[in-house]
Amino acid sequence: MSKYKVFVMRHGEGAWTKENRFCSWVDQRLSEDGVKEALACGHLLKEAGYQLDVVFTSLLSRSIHTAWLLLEAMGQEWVPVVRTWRLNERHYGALIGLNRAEMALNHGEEQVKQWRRSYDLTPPPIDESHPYFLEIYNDRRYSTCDVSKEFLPKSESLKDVLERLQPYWDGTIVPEIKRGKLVLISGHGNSCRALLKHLEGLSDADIVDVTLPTGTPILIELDENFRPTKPMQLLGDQKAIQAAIRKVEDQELL
Ligand SMILES: O=C(O)[C@H](O)COP(=O)(O)O
Repeated sequence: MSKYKVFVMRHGEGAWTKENRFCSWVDQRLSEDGVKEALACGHLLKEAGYQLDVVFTSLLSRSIHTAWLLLEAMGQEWVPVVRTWRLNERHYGALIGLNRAEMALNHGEEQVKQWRRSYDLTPPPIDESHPYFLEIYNDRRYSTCDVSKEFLPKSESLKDVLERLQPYWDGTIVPEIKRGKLVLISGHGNSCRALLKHLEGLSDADIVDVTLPTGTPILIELDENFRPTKPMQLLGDQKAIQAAIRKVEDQELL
């Protein structure tokens, strides 16, 4: 029997999704479509009668704006929004800013798929010569973290993402859910995948085939031991959701 519910969702479409570039820790805003997606999610949850108690986001604007727009559409703007770097998108290292289709041309589609979806492959690290290095590491938001700047990642596999996220899930989010709070996590494609791997008990091989659409709330129902009681549900028009998943998958095609 389900004891707890939690929503996990990838933020609305970001500006760089249109350009097909790895965005990761670069603080791009939502695209116009991304704004619409976030509002639509809020309307969907409102119509279903959900009342949120707390929303967790990353430190990146596209995840925070998604939370704001969603809460506004629900008429629940007063709900606390808690931000943490531990929900940030996976750090794509030296791949940040590069175009996925161009990468496929140079390295092959299979290599790009491995970089994007495998569980334990870490892309080459970012270094000071990278055009976005200073923009990321000089950003004041990263001096507010629970680890000092020099220990923030320079590149991550999905496994690394789960390792930095899980202590926050266990220590901060789970206690809220246990207190009876309805929590929504406005995260990123890969921070949400890492969390879903953990919650759904997916194997390292199975997570490779999980791709998340932008701006789609995923409802997870859990028993008292935080084990899923039914398959996760992607809420909304199922045909449109499948098309949105395919769009993300096809980003590495030539
Ligand atoms: O970092 C990004 O650009 C996206 O949020 C995720 O990209 P991916 O779908 O290539 O993992």
